[in-house]
Amino acid sequence: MGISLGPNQYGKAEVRLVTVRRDGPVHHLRDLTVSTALSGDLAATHLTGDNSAVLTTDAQKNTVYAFAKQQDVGEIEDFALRLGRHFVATQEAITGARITVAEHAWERIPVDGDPHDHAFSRSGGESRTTTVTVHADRAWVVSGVDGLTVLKSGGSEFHSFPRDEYTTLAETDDRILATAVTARWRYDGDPADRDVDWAKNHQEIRRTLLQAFATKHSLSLQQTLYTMGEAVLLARPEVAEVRLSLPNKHHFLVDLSPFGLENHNEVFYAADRPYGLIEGTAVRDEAEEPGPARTDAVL
Ligand SMILES: O=c1[nH]c(=O)c2[nH]c(=O)[nH]c2[nH]1
Repeated sequence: MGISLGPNQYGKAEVRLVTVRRDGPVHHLRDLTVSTALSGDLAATHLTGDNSAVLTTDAQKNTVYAFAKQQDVGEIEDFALRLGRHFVATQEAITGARITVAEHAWERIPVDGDPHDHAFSRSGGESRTTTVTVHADRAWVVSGVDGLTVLKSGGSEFHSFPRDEYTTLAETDDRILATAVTARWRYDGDPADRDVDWAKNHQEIRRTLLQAFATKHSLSLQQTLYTMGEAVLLARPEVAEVRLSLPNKHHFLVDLSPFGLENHNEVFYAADRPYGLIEGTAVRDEAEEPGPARTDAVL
C-alpha cells in the first residue's frame, strides 16, 4: 500500500492586529485579523519531524506585527502582498504564501457634532477582506466583504416552486428579503502588472452590490445573487469572478388571528436559524482560470 503526503500548508491563523497612528492629537485606528499560510517543500517535517525548513508560525505572527510597525499598513491588499512576497523571497523551502486579511471598521464617535480625535465605535459587523496568494513569479488577489447585512421590505416575491408531500411554504408576492452578504471578487492578472486602487474598488464594488440588491425586483434570492455578481462584473473590467454566499434571513409573518387581529404584512418573526443558504458565482467568460487563487478550496 502506497501512502504519500498530499497538499499541505501551515501558518498562524487570525493574528489580531490593531495599530494607532498618531497625527498630532488625531489618532488613526486600524483593526485587522491576519492569517498566514505557507506551502512548499515541507515533506521533511511531516515525514521525519525534521524542522529545518519550518519557519515557525510564531515568527510568522511576529512578522505581521513588525511589518505593521516598519511601514504604514496601507491598503490591506498591499499589506498582504508585502507579507506574502517576504515569506516566499526569504525562505528557500517556501514557494507559496497565502495571506488573508479582514479589516474591521471603526468610526469616530461624534461629540457635539464633531468626530472625536481618539474615541471610536465599531461600525456594524461588516469586514473588508482580502486573500492574496504569492508564488515566486506572480500573485493573485481575491478581495471581498463579510457581514454586509441588508434587508428590503418590498420588491421581493417567492412562488411557483414545486410542491411535494413535504412542501408547506406559502407562496408570496410580497415578502421581506434579508441577508448578510459574503462576497469575494477575484482580480484578473498579476497585481504587479497593473495599478489597482484597492480602496476605490472596494467602495465601488460594495456600492454596486448594494444597489443591485436594492433595485432588482426579486423572484428568488438566487436571482438576486446572480444579479449582484453580474452587476459587479459589468461595472469592473478588472474583476474575473464574483462569489457570493447569501444566508436567507427568514422573516415569517406572525399569525395574529388568535388575538382577533389581521396581519397585512406588517408584523414578522425574525428567525435566526435555520436559514436558507444560497451560494453562487458569476464568472466572466474570457477570464483567466483561478489557479492557486481558488480560495474556496481548503488548499
Ligand atoms: O429565495 C428563496 N430561494 C429558495 O430557494 C427558497 N427556499 C425557501 O424555503 N425560501 C426560499 N427563498
